[in-house]
Amino acid sequence: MTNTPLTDLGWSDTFASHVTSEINETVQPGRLSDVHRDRVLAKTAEGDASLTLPAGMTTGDLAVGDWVLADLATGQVKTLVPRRNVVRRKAAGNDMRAQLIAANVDTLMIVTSCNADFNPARLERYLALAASSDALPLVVLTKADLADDAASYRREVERLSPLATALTIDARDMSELATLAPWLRPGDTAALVGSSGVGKSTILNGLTGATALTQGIREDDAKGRHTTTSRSLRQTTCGGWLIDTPGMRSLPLDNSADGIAQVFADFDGLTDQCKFSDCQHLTEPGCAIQAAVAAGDLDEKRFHRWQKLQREDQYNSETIAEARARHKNFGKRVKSAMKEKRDKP
Ligand SMILES: Nc1nc2c(ncn2[C@@H]2O[C@H](COP(=O)(O)OP(=O)(O)OP(=O)(O)O)[C@@H](O)[C@H]2O)c(=O)[nH]1
Ligand SMILES: [Zn+2]
Repeated sequence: MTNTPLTDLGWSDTFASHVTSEINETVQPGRLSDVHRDRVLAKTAEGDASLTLPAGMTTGDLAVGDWVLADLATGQVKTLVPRRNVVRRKAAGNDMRAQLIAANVDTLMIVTSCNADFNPARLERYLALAASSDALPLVVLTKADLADDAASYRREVERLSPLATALTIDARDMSELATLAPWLRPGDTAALVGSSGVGKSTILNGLTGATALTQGIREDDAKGRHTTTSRSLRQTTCGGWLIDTPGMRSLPLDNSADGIAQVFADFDGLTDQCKFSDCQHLTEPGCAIQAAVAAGDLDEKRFHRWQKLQREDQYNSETIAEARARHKNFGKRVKSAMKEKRDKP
C-alpha cells in the first residue's frame, strides 16, 4: 500500500493549528475512511490503521471524513480534530442525536437520475442540507442516456435555486464521469448522497476503479438488489476523495434555517418588501410574495415547498430542543426523588 501525504488526504493548516502541540512520533493525524460498530479505519501518512476508541468516545461521535489524532503505538484514537464541517441529518423519530453522514466535506454531490427519482422538493432539501453544512452543492443527474431530453432536467435544477449547479451524465461511461474531476483534485473531498438506485456506487466504482472492492460493503436487499450498506472514504483516480453513503429514504431537516434561506435566496429580497415585517405571506395585504405569484414571477409550487420546508425545520428544531429540556428535567426529578428517599430513613 502506498502512503498518501497528509495534504493529499485533505489535511490543512487549519486542522493542524488545533493540534500541533500534540503531534509527535507516535501521535499522528489520521483521516477516518470507515466507521464500524466498535472500531474505525484511518488513513495516516504511515498507511492505513485500524483504531480502537478511548473511554467516553463512541463511533456515533465520529463520521467518515473526520480527522483524529491517533496513537499509532497503542492503536487508539486520542482526540477528534475540530471539524471544518459535518453533514448531518435528523435521526428518526424522537431520537435526539443527529446522524452524522460525513465530515470535512468540500462538495456535496447530490445524485438523482433523469427519471422517476427526479423530485424538486427532495432536491431543495439536499441543497439546504449542503448550504447549512457549508458544503458546495453539485447536482449530478445520472441516467442521462435514458432520458429524451436530459438537458431539460439540468435546466429545471438550475431554476430551483441560485445555489444549484448541475450536470448530466451516464454514470457507466468513464469519459462522462471525467466531468466530475474538477471537484476531485488531490486534497478535495466530496460526499455522494441521494436515494437508493440512482447510481452513487456506479460513480464511486467508476471514479475509484475499484468495482470488486466495493462489493464487500454491499449486500442484497429484500428485493434481491445490491445496495450500499455503509459509508466509506475512497480515493478517486483524480486524486480527490469520495464518500459513498447508503441510499436515503427520507431527509428530515432540522436547524437548517440558514441553509433553507440560501436555497431560496431570491425570496429574501421579496419578503423585505412585504408591508408587514412579520408577514406570513398568506392573505395579508401588501404581501410581495403573493403579488409575485399573482404576476407569474414566482412559481407558486416552489413558494409552498419553501413554506413547508421552513415549517418542518422549525418543528424539528423545536422538538429536539424541547426533548433535551424534558430529558434534563426528568434527570433532575429523578435525582431529587432519590435524595428524598435517602434523606428519609
Ligand atoms: N443506464 C444507466 N444506468 C445507470 C446509470 N447509473 C447507474 N445505473 C444503473 O442503475 C443501477 C443502480 O445503480 P447503483 O450505482 O447501484 O445505485 P446506488 O445509488 O449506489 O444505490 P444504493 O447502493 O442502493 O444506494 C445499476 O444497475 C446501475 O448500473 C446511468 O447513468 N445510466
Ligand atoms: Zn408577505
